Amino acid sequence: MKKESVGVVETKYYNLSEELKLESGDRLKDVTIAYETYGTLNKQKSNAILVCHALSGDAHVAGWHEGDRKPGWWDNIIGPGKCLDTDRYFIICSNVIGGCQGSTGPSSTNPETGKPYALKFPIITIKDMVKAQKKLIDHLEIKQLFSVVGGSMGGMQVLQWCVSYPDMVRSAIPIATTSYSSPQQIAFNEVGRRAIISDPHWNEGNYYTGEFPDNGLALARMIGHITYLSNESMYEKFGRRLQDKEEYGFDFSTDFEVESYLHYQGNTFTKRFDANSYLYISKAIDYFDLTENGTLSLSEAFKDVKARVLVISVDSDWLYTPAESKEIVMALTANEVEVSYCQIKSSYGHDAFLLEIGQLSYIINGFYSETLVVDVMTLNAATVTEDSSIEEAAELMLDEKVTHLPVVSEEGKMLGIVTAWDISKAVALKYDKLDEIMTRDVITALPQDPIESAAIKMRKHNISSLPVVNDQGRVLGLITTDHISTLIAGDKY
Ligand SMILES: CC(=O)SCCNC(=O)CCNC(=O)[C@H](O)C(C)(C)COP(=O)(O)OP(=O)(O)OC[C@H]1O[C@@H](n2cnc3c(N)ncnc32)[C@H](O)[C@@H]1OP(=O)(O)O
Ligand SMILES: N[C@@H](CCO)C(=O)O
Repeated sequence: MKKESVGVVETKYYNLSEELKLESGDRLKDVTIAYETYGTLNKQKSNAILVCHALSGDAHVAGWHEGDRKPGWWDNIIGPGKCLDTDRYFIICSNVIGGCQGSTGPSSTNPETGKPYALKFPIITIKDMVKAQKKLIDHLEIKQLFSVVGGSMGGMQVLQWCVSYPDMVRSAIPIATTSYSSPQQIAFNEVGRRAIISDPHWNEGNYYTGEFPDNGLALARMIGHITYLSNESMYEKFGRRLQDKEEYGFDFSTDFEVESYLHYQGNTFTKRFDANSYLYISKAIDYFDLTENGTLSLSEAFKDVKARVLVISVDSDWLYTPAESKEIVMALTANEVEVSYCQIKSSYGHDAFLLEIGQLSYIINGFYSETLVVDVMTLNAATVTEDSSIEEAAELMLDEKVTHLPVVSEEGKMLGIVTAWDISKAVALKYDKLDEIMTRDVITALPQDPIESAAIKMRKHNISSLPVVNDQGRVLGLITTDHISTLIAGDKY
């Protein structure tokens, strides 16, 4: 299949209609959320995938902004025919609050002073970021996300979504992440923050009209960037090679390629990121702890999770280690959540989630292709009650363009089924009551059944539609052979 780019895209902005109550107890007014979307939201609004970004990411996850040198930060997995296939899914990515790429953050104007918030910006948490994203999803009138996916801090948001809004997440893919920040992660973040705070230009956060604390921010990024790589990848990239010289300088100028590379990464970062946002977002990462400071076990924290979860780690990631991912898997398993685990083999270290596209695509494709009945069924299918006449049933079939009508009790429980074939039989044999023609021993599917098992049932019994019922026998919808052929043909559903 041809893999293409989503092409030229634009960032959109949503202004929250009410203030955002934050975990700290503070309130944030006039909140704007910058976001991008690609693909088409289907009629049932069931194909939306929310992508959550990491510390320095933004809403521009795919496609090209007019005049840009590089595409969005995960462009290689999003687009027609790609892993997050925009021919099938509606992809949403928003910039986190506290950020500096369009969503409200410390560099935004404080409505109370008319000046940038700087340190008057309230402390925000991962839970607050997700709460703001939920407002955007509500605004898009999406009741349930087909999936939430993200790496690093994006993975924290994925887990927070599963915990805060369990009914809104059908599947979740946290990558190279953790359920609580470790002392080592906090330690690196604190060194980065101190680098910024120690820069004289930082000026207690009030630098927006003067010189920016670029040295501090570049240093913070250099420290952070080391943790995103691995020693092996540094050997592969630079070894001990010297930068633009044949011999050691015997001074404190740049000797090694790795030094030059880090300076470059640090300096480039200052052109696209705000130092105060770095402080606020890194603090939000440090505060992230689903165990609520040890007052809950991780399995207690995950007790309400309903999503199917795919946890992905990277073998060379020493910042967010595979052990931390496995802890998530164990705690979800303890709650009987459907969870799978995959470890990417890579020498890249933590940033492998941005680079190992082949492995990521393979793993995610496999997970998404395990489609369940609930992913494709028609919700709120037309039903009739037992006392309906055959004529009423026939009219309903014509109006709704269906050939199968579940017969339900007043509480919506499945009593039987009538088909278009039953109706013709009733006309030919002059029956006039539904209960004379309906089938009572109905073959049904459960929403959590894999799509394959529904297909096998339909083929075995030579039927083209199965009512989908819950554990109590209530009719939830219908799955038809049409749903399955649409899925296989790769059309939008
Ligand atoms: C979800 C999110 O996290 S979004 C944010 C993700 N994006 C970032 O983090 C942006 C900065 N990070 C990076 O660029 C990361 O390294 C990655 C993972 C995204 C890219 O990794 P790679 O493709 O392996 O690129 P690499 O790390 O080698 O960096 C390449 C850059 O370093 C420069 N470089 C390489 N060697 C040297 C050197 N010796 N001296 C100076 N510069 C050097 C290259 O010229 C190149 O510059 P360019 O980016 O302007 O083209
Ligand atoms: N390199 C990524 C990963 C950080 O976790 C970023 O800068 O956001």
